[in-house]
Amino acid sequence: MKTFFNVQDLGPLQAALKEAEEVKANRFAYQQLGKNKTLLMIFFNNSLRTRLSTQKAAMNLGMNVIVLDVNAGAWKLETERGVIMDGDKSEHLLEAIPVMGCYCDIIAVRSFAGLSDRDYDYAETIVGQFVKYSGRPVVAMETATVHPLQAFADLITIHEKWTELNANPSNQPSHKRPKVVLTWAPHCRALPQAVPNSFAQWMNAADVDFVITQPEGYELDPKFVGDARVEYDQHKALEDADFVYAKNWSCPGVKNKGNYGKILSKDASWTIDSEHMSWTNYGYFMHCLPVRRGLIVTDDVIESPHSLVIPEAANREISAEVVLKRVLETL
Ligand SMILES: NCCC[C@H](NC(=O)CCC(=O)O)C(=O)O
Ligand SMILES: NC(=O)OP(=O)(O)O
Repeated sequence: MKTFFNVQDLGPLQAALKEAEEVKANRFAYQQLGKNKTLLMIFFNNSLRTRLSTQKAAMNLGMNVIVLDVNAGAWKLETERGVIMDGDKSEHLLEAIPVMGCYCDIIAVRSFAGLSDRDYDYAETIVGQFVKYSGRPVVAMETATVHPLQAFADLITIHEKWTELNANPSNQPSHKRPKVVLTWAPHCRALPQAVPNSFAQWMNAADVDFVITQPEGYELDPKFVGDARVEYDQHKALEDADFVYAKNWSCPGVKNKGNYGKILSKDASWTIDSEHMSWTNYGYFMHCLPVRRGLIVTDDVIESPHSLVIPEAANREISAEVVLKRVLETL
């Protein structure tokens, strides 16, 4: 595997889930694979889980790890060509990227959407340059439009819980395939679409019944929605759900490009509380974290035994380890 952005990069999902299970059972089995290999993690944005879990995964594989926070100590980087660099940006990304490539074997990049120019963000302009100029395999740690390490960890979490529920005869779920609902929820800031985009892409590829619910104007890009059922009535969407995946995202600008990145609604009736969960099939609550309580979800729901937010975060180590292992195997 030379790049990791999309679900297709991982090949058949059943094989990937099996590999995740093996890695989880013995996470130090491939210590030799990463020996004397270096992972460089570049952060243009903040992180708790991605930073810690990806570093831990690399260490499990015997790798050396360098972490660079671009905004804390590196030169400020110019990203556009053709500009006269007489402002506060001292170095151009087009020199910085090949230089970074000199010091490592794999580059992992976090670079969020700017949310001002839809075409620029959806062309993946920044990470595209890492792919083109670093000379190294590139792993997405949340780019302008995708967050595949999160979506893979979410799939592992759903697969584990569903397997556990099916293994208990007194607890036989009523559905053959889990019903998974991605629901928009309100937030005070404009957030990217990377998490819902990737979640939709991965759920469409997985063996689940997938529904997306959001207010008018929040339609995700059709390339990620695929054949998913879209239901504007949140109550209807949540009925009988086994897994409720809440997330805020700003306007993706599909129906009106001028609204790209804007907050169109703060409707508190979309906040996931115990009444919302009562419409589900004893469903489980999921969120990638960090989450703002009182906006996305209430305290009682996130703290309940049916909250999977901590197992999801724990599985970030596993998704990252499978991905780095696959990349190391092709070096
Ligand atoms: N990687 C997980 C989510 C990262 C980001 N959330 C945030 O920026 C939340 C920030 C805040 O709540 O202030 C997002 O939605 O894409
Ligand atoms: N879920 C996630 O990616 O968390 P961080 O933004 O803290 O890395």
